[in-house]
Amino acid sequence: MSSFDLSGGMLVPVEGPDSPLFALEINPEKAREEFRTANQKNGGTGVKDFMDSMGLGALAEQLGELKLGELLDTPPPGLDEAIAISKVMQFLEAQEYSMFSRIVFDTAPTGHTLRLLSLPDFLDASIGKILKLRSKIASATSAIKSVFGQEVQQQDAANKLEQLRERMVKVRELFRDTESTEFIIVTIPTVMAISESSRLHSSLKKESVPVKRLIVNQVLPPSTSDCKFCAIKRKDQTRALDMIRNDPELMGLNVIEAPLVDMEIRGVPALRFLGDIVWK
Ligand SMILES: Nc1ncnc2c1ncn2[C@@H]1O[C@H](COP(=O)(O)OP(=O)(O)OP(=O)(O)O)[C@@H](O)[C@H]1O
Repeated sequence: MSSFDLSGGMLVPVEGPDSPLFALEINPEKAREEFRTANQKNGGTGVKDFMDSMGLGALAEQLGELKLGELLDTPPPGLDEAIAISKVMQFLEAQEYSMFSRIVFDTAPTGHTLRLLSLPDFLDASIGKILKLRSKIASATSAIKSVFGQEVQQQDAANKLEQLRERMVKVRELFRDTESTEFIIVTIPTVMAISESSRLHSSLKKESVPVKRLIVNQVLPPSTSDCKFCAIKRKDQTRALDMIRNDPELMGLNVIEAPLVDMEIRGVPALRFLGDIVWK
């Protein structure tokens, strides 16, 4: 099989049918769809009205306040990435794909990545609360729900949430697994980017995410005939590189420099060229 459908994403070989390199782009909208559908099914007011009349309105209000709908319709930053990662993990559990030796996640910018790391804890807590409330409501209204015919749908939504919670826990474990995972920070030699990388490393350490290497991309290559612009730029970059050596957060990392080349890095041959320099 040369491609594999995965919630809106297709795993495709990058260089023809015999390629050992596969790429997958996940459409977060589609990956989220299943959770949203389950939630919408659950959104009718029939049960709430009935609960009001039974004096259980407060519980329904509480459930509303937990913003289950909002969580699924406008998810917190990082949820898309977390769902995408959990999809890849699910997919890897299939025996025929045990051939993969390395998976590279190209993460979103720093802010999103950090939120992604704290998201599983947040979801664990909030989904846990939602499910607890739901089971209270379920036991108080079990007779009523079968009249409304919503029992199956509610169970379906709860199962999906529980499944999402379990997958988020797995994503959290994967990020912290020093045996199988390494988080590589990629930066450029400017003061601003390096300050951001320093903060990122500090946060990753707090989250116990293993980091060993720092790649500094787009370093000006040596030249014997610098123009004025190049000379100033090089001085600027040298200052930024010195900053890495003196930064308490970054100084312990293995720094790998990648040169700025005179063409855009696009396509497999160009990527292989730069890859050979970086991973030599
Ligand atoms: N060392 C390099 N020499 C020349 N061009 C480069 C180099 N590194 C990256 N580029 C070019 O810069 C552009 C952005 O690169 P890239 O997509 O790797 O950045 P990015 O930080 O991952 O972007 P984003 O975070 O938006 O995905 C691309 O056009 C790429 O070809």
